[in-house]
Amino acid sequence: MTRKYGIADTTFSRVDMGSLVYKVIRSEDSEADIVRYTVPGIKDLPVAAKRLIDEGCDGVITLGWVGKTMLDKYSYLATSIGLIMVQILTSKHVIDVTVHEDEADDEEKLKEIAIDRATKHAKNLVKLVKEGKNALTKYAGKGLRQGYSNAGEID
Ligand SMILES: Cc1nc2c(=O)[nH]c(=O)nc-2n(C[C@H](O)[C@H](O)[C@H](O)CO)c1C
Repeated sequence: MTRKYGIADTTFSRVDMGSLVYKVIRSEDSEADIVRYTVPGIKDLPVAAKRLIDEGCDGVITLGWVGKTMLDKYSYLATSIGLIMVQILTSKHVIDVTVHEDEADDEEKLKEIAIDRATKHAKNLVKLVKEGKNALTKYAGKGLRQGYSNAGEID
């Protein structure tokens, strides 16, 4: 059966992670169906993810961007709870890629974080959807990081 992936992204984001993730998923799973759903902001992502799963996606990746204010951070907290609820209700992975605008001061670094995080998590999603619960087991405890260099394992 053809695997189907959902990509939910926002117009609030300052980097087009959706187009990037589409290409990554396509290169990791060439036969897959990929559906993209773009919403205004992060709080709209939970329903987008749920609707993508309702239309047959085996897993979804959400691509959010959080501003610097406390209101933005509270919005993310609400979003995160919503995304976890979608996972629990559907028993499907919703991989939450979020870039927080205060992770870096300069725009180039923020873009670098976004590209690295989105790419690595898109690959994680494909592995989980293709191979299931032990797909990432060989990397367990390795201190892998998304958005940054890996922290590494403590011997
Ligand atoms: C305060 C706020 N902050 C963010 C944010 O940091 N990132 C983001 O993507 N969207 C934000 N939004 C918009 C909401 O997520 C949502 O799009 C609107 O409330 C419409 O439902 C809001 C309202």
